Formats: sequence, structure tokens, C-alpha cells
Amino acid sequence: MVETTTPPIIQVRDLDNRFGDHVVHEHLDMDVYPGEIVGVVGGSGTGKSVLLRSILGLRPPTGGTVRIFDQEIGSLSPEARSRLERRLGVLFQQGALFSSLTVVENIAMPLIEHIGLSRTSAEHIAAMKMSLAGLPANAANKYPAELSGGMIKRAALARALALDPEILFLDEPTAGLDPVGAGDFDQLILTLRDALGLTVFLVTHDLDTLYTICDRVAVLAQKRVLVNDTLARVEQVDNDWIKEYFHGPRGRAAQQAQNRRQEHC
Ligand SMILES: Nc1ncnc2c1ncn2[C@@H]1O[C@H](COP(=O)(O)OP(=O)(O)OP(=O)(O)O)[C@@H](O)[C@H]1O
Repeated sequence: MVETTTPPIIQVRDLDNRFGDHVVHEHLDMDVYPGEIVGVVGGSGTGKSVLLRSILGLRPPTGGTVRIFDQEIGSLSPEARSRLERRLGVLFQQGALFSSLTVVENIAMPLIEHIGLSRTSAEHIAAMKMSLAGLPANAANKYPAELSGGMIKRAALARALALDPEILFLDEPTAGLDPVGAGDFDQLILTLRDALGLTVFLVTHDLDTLYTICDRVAVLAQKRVLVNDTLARVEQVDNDWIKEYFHGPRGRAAQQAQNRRQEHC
């Protein structure tokens, strides 16, 4: 759970991101602590995906620093950067599986490429990761086009877990799933965090995800992280977007659903 006395595992300071004249982030600060699940929310175009890409080092920011495991990613040698990347698992919005590879081959690929395992060993570990992500064994030899949306997410999650990451980044993990599938996926993320001690950084629009599994919620607005706190505190912030998002009909429904879940526990 959240231990804010420990140093952050991700520390973003004074981050700027611009595309020409378009300023997406300005003086953005954000901390993520080990073992927590942080949900990043904000209106469309507020820069959630750009923030995720900046933290992962996929997009060099216009200014500012990102430190992960107390290492500044912009100043690492290629070898150090590669070592750091192995400690991060990423689930992109569309799954980003290779369509010409089977599920087991997709999951085995990072094990072969990054740590040089033989194909047999890599596929053996890939089968275990499939099971961890809740995929049936008979999905192993299927191609992505043969999978349901929920199974694609699970296969992509299994691949993200292939190298035993310490931090898991998820971009809209429940987008496109039906409510039952989305709820199951939320529970899977929670179970994996608890079982594996992961830190989870997730970008989402899904209010149920926020209410069900997030320890803290970071709201992007006005080109920065406006607030990064428990949901109870975030809900109280006097900001138009926060009021509309959390206190509108969908926010109230998600909150009531969570209250009912807690009553049944
Ligand atoms: N490569 C790029 N070139 C130019 N502009 C970009 C680029 N990538 C992102 N942007 C712009 O940056 C802004 C933030 O984009 P981003 O995708 O991070 O938003 P978001 O908060 O994730 O939105 P959504 O919730 O709709 O997915 C948008 O205005 C987008 O058009």
C-alpha cells in the first residue's frame, strides 16, 4: 500500500512537453511510490499518454527530468537504459501484439531478445505468464486475430510481465472491454500487485477502475498534475473538470457501486 515516507520509485520534476506552439505540459511534477496503484486521469488531450511516453523515455521531454529507481533516464548510457527498461512492463492501449506471432511466441519474444533464452525455455516461461494473466493454455497457439478483446488484453499483460518487471505501466487497460470483463481485469491487476509487489501506473478513463483498485489518483489539468492523492481527497478539489467527472452521473454510479462492493465484503 501507499508508503509516502519511502522515496518515490518514479519522480517527475518540472516536466515540459511542447509540440510546436502547443504546450501540453508545463512545470509538471509527479511522484509514484513503490507498491501503489496510481490512476492518471484528465480530459481528452491533457497529455496522459504523452506523460506515460515521457516517463518510459519513448519521447524525450522538452524540459525537466524523469527519475525511475533513482536514475535519471535522460542521462543513462544505452546499456544502463536497457537494464532499466527490463524492470518496466508496459501494456499499450491496443495491446501491440505482433499479428504474425502466436500468443506464446509474443510473450516469449522479450525473453529471447532481452535475456537470450532458448526458444524452448522462453516458451516454457511464457506459458507460466499466460496462466498468471488468466489465459487458458489452449490460447497459446492462437494468433491475436483469433482472440477476443479481453484475451488480447490478457496476452499483452502476460507479455508485459515476461521479464518480471517491478513497475507496470498500463494505458487504458479496460478500454473496449464490457463491464464484466473490465471488472475482472481490474481484479487481476489488483491481485498481481498484491502477489508480485508491483507498482502500477495506469492511464484510464474508467471510473470503476479508479474506485476499485487505485490507491491514488493523479488528475492532469492546466498542463500539470493538479492533484495526486487518495480518491476521497481528489473528489473534494474545487475544479470544474473534477466536479463534472467525479460528481456527474457516471462518477456517482461508480462510487455507489464501490460502496455496495464494500458492504458485501
Ligand atoms: N506526436 C505528436 N505530435 C503532435 N502533437 C501531439 C503528438 N502526440 C500528442 N500530441 C498532442 O498532445 C496532446 C496530448 O495528447 P495525449 O495523447 O497525451 O492526450 P491524452 O490525455 O492521452 O488524450 P486522450 O484521453 O484523448 O487519449 C494532444 O493535443 C495531442 O494532439
